[in-house]
Amino acid sequence: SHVPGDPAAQQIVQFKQRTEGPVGILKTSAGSPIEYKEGYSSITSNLIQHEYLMDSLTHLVRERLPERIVHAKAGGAFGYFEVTHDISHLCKAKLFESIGKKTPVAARFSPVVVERGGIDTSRDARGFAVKFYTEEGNFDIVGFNTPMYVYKDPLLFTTFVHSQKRNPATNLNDLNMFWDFLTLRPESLHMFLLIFSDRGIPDGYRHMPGFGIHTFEVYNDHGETSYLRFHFVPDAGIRNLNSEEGRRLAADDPDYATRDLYNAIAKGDFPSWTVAVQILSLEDVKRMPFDPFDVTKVIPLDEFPLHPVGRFVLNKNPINYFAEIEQLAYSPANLVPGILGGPDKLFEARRLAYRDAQYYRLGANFNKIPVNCPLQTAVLNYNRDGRAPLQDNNRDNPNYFPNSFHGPVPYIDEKRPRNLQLIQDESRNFEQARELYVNELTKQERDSLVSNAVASLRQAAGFLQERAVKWFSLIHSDLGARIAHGLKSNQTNTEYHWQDY
Ligand code: HEM
Repeated sequence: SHVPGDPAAQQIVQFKQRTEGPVGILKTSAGSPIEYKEGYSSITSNLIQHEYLMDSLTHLVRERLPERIVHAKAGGAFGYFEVTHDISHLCKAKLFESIGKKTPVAARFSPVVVERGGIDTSRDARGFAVKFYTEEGNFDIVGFNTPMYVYKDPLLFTTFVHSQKRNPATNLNDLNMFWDFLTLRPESLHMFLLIFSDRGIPDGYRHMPGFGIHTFEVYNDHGETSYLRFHFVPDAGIRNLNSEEGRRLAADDPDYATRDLYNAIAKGDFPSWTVAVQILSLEDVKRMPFDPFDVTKVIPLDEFPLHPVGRFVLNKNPINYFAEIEQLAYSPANLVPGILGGPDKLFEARRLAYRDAQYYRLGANFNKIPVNCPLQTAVLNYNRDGRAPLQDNNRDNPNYFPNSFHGPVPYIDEKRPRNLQLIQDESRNFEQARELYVNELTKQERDSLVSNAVASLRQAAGFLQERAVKWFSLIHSDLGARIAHGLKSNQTNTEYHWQDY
C-alpha cells in the first residue's frame, strides 16, 4: 500500500527531476506576467498583484464540478484494446475488424456509493467503464465488476440510489433504508450475495473482473444479428480483500485502489484483461427459459461459454486527473455501427440518464472536452455554440439541415436491422441466486457472505431482519438458517460494513 518511495508518492519529485528549471513565467489567466516579491504579495497595492489575487481567489472557488450522483470516486487510466480473435462474422464494428487491430481506450473504475473523498475499500459493487475511441466514434461499455445488476425496472433507479445513500435527516448511511430496499425488491439479492461474499471488496482495480451486463445486440455486414455479453477477465487473476483487511486499509490508506492502479502503471506492471463474449443467436434468445435481457440474471457459462476477443491493456496514467478522469463522460448511448446496444428497458433509460447527468455536470459541450472527443474521427454536425469548450464550432459549415450547400450528410446503413422489440416482465425467482450460493461460491465465500450479511443486517430493524431471513431461506434453506442463527447469537459485531465509515 502506501510506501513513501513509490511512484505515486514521488510524482512531484520526479517532475522536478524531469524539468531543468521552472517551466515558465507565472502569469494571470489573461497571460500577463506577474511581478511578485516574496514577503510583499497581497498586502501591497501593486495593481498587477491585485489582479493576481483576484484571478486566483475567484478561480479557486470555481474549481469544483458537481460530483457524480453515483460512482463519484474513481481511479482511471488509458491504454489500448487489441483484437486477438476474429468476431467480424458476428459484429461489423471496425474495432473488431481484424486480428492485431488496436484501439485506444480510457478506463474508469469506481465504487458506486461513496462520495468523491470516500474510502476505496467500501463493501459495494465497482463500476467498470471503458471508452473505446474507434474510427467510427466512441463505443462505451459502462459496466460493473459483477455480472448482474440490482433490478431491471429503470423506475427504481432514483429510489435505489436514495436508499443506498444518506438518510435525509441524519445525513448518515442507513441500514434500515438499505435492507428495506433489498427486501422489497428481492431480485436485488442475487447481486448482493456477491457483494456480501468476498467480491464486495476487490483488492484494487487490477484484479477485478468487468462485465457489460446487458446482452448487447450486434450485427454483421449482412445485417444478421447476434447477442453478446461482454466479459473482462483480469489476466492477473481475481483478488479480493476480507472485511478485516478492508477495515485496516480504510484507516491506513483510504485511497488504496487508486494508488495501486497508479503505481502499477507507473512501474510498468501494466494491468490487462482478456476481453471475451458469450454469444447467443436469435434462436437461442427465443428458446431461453428466462429473459436473457434481464440484467438481474447471468447467462449460464456452461451453455454459453466465453469466446475470447481481445486484450485490454492499461499502460498510461493520466497526466492531469481532473482533466482526464474526472471529466470523462461515459454513456451507454455511445454506440457504433454494428452495435445496437441492449434492447432492454433499463438500457433505454440509461441512454438518456447519462447524457442528462453530463449536461448538468459538464455542460452543453461535454463531448468537446478532449478526453471525450472521438480521437479517430472528426465530428461534423449541426450543433453550435453554448458554453465552452467549443473547439472550432464547426467553422463556417452550414448550420441547418437539410441544406443545399454541402453541409454534412447522414450515413445510410442499408443492412442495419431493426432493434429487437421486447416485452419484459419483472424478475421473480431465485434460481440463479441459489445456483450462485450452492455451486459458485467457495465454502469460504459462503462463510464470508453469512458473516458480512449478519454484521450488516444486525443493525437493521427486527421486521427487516425477519423479511430478509425469509428471502434468504427461499434462496436456500441453509443460507436462511445460518443468517437467522447469526442474528440470534450474541457475538459482538466486529465485522466491517461500508456504512460504518
Ligand atoms: C446495468 C446497470 C448499470 C451499470 C452497470 C451502471 C454503471 C455505471 C458506471 C460504471 C458509472 C460511472 C461512469 C463513470 O465512470 O463516469 C455510472 C454512473 C451513472 N449511472 Fe449507472 N449503471 C447502471 C444503471 C444505471 C441506471 C438504471 C441509471 C439511470 C436510469 C444510471 C444512471 C447513472 C448516472 C446518472 C451516472 C452518473 C453519470 C455521470 O455523472 O457522468 N445507471 N453507472
